[in-house]
Amino acid sequence: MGSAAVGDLIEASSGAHFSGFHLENTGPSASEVEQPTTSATENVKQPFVIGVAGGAASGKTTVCDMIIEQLRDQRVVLVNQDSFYHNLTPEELKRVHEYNFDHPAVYMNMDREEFFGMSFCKMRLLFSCLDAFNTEQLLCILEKLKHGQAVDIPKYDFKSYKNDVFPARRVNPSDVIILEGILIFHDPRVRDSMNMKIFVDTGSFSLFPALFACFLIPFILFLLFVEGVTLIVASGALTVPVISILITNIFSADSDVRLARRIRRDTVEKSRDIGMVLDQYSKFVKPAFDDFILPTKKYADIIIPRGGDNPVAIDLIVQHIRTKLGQHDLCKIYPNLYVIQSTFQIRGMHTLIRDSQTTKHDFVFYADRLIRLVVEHGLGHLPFTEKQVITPTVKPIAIDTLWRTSVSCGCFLDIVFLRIGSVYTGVDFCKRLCGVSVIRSGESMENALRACCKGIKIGKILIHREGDNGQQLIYEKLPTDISDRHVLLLDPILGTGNSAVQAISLLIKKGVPEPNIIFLNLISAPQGIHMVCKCFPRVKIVTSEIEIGLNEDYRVIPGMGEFGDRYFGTDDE
Ligand SMILES: Nc1nc2c(ncn2[C@@H]2O[C@H](COP(=O)(O)OP(=O)(O)OP(=O)(O)O)[C@@H](O)[C@H]2O)c(=O)[nH]1
Ligand SMILES: O=P(O)(O)OC[C@H]1O[C@H](OP(=O)(O)OP(=O)(O)O)[C@H](O)[C@@H]1O
Ligand SMILES: O=c1cc[nH]c(=O)[nH]1
Repeated sequence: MGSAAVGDLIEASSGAHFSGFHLENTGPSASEVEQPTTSATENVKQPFVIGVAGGAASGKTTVCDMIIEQLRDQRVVLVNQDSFYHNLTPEELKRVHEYNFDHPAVYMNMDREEFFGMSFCKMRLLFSCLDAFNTEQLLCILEKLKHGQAVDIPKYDFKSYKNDVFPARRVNPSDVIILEGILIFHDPRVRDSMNMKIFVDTGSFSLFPALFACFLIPFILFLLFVEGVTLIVASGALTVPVISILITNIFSADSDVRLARRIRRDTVEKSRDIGMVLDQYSKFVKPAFDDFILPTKKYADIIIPRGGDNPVAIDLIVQHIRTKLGQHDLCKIYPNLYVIQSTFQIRGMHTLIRDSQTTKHDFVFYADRLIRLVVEHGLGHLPFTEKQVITPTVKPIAIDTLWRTSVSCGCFLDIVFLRIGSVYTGVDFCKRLCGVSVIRSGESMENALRACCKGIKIGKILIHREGDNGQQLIYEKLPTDISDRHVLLLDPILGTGNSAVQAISLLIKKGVPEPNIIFLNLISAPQGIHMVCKCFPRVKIVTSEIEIGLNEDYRVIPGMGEFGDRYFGTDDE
C-alpha cells in the first residue's frame, strides 16, 4: 500500500481526532546514518545513555537539570523528545486544537496478549492518530552521537508549531546522553539504546494529613471503646469518611499535581487560554498518559517519586552513572584528594589550554590563571592558628558601659575621646613553607606560588623520565631546613604517577613528614592518583581536573599534550 493510501485510511478512521501522520520523508532512517570509518569508531568511547520519561509536567526537566548539575565535570548532552515534534502541515495548523501532541507511533511493541487485551477505547485511540514525534530523526541523531559525531538538534517552536523557525542547536559528542520526553520509552529501538531508564512520578506524600491521622484515628477509637455505646454510632459514622479523606490527601494524586502545573505553565508561560488547556488535557493528554505513558513505567529501572524534590534519588543515580563511566568518584575513595570545584569559567580555561590550536601566548595565559587557582586552593590546606586583629573601624560602645567605666576609673573624658577599633577574629597563615618544583614543567607554577606567598623559598628536583618507569632522579636542590617546613610540590601533570612518587620519596627521605606535603597539579590521570594515594595516603593532592586515563605512550588523555613544550615554546612548530 502506498503511503498516500495509508494516509487516506488513517485520515478516514480518525475523524476529528487526526494527528501527526506525515507522508513526507522527514529524515534518514537509523539504517541510513552515515557510518564513520571503523578506525574512527573504534576509538570512540560509548556514551552512557539515560532515558527520562514521565507524564507532561511531571518534573522531568528538573530531574535532568539536577543530574546535569551534578555531572558538570562530564560532557553531558540533553536531547528532548520535544525537539522532534513534526512540523504541522497547513491543514493540521487550521485544526490545531484537534491535533494530538501526545500520541506515539502505532508501533507494535506489544505482545499478542497485550494486543488482544486492549480495550476498545484504547484500540480506537491507537489507530485514530499517529506519531506526533519524528522518531526516525531522533534515532538518526542518537546513532551519530554514539559514533562520536557532532549533530544539529532542531528547536521546536511551540507558538508556530514548526521546528525550523529557530536555528538548530549544535551538539558535540558526549560521555553522557540524556533522552527526555513523555514517550521516550515507547519505541523499543530508542528504549534499547538506553543504559538506564528513569520514570519520574509526581505523587507526593503529605506530612500534615499523615500527622493529623496519627492523632485523630486513635481519638475516634478512644471514643468508640471508652466512652460507651451512645457514641458508637456517631463516631463510627465519622471514622469512614475521615479515613478516606485522609488517605486521599496523604497521597495526593500524580495526575492532579501534573494538571495543576500544566495549567499554570501553559497559561502563564505560553499565554494559552485556560479553556483550551483543559480541553487539550481531557481530550488528549490524560488519555495518552493512561494509555501510552503510564504503561511504559514498567520499562523503568528506577522510578523517582516526587521528581525534582528527591535529591537522594538523584545522588544515587549520579553515583551509578559515574561507576558505569569507570570514573569512580576518586575523592570518595581517597580523602586526601581534592579536586577544585568546577565552574564554567574553569572549564572554559581548560577548553582553551587543551585545544591543540591555541597559541603559545594564550596557552601560557590560561595555564597561569588555572595554576593560580590551584595554588590558592592548595594554600587553603595548610594548617593555621587563630588570630584576632583590631580593624580601623570604631565600634559603638553602649552608653551604660561608658558610664560605668568612666565612674570606676574616674576618666570620663578619656573614654569619650578614646576611639576603639572593632575586633576581627581570623586566622594566621602557616609560616614555615617552601615550594619544590619538578623541573621543567613544575617551574611554570613557581610564579603563582611566589605571587601568593611573598619571599617563599623554592627548591627543585629533576627527574629523568623514560617511558613509564624509567624514572631516575638526577638533580635536587632543596632548602637545608626542609624537614621543618610544609612543602608545596609543584608539577602540572600527574600521569603514571612515577615522577610524583620519586619526588615525594625524596622529600620524605629528607625528613619532611608525609602529612606536610601538598602536591599541586593541573590535571591528574586516575592511574597516577591511585599510585600516589596508595604509596603516600597522607600526602594531599590538589588538582583542577581528573582525566580519563593514559594512552599507549603513557600520555594523559584527553590531556593537553606536552605541557613543558607548549608552555616554554619548545615544540617543533
Ligand atoms: N498546546 C500544545 N501543547 C503541546 C505542543 N507541543 C507539545 N505540547 C505538549 O507538551 C507536552 C510534552 O512536553 P513535556 O514532556 O511535558 O515536557 P516538559 O514540559 O519538559 O515536562 P516536565 O519536564 O516533566 O515538566 C505534551 O503533553 C504535549 O501535549 C503544542 O504545540 N501545543
Ligand atoms: O606521572 P608521570 O607519568 O611520571 O608523568 C608526569 C611527568 O611528565 C611531565 O614531565 P615531562 O617528562 O613531560 O618533562 P618536562 O616537564 O621537562 O616537559 C610532568 O611534568 C611530570 O613531571
Ligand atoms: O600527557 C602528558 C604526560 C606527561 N607530560 C606531559 O606534558 N603530558
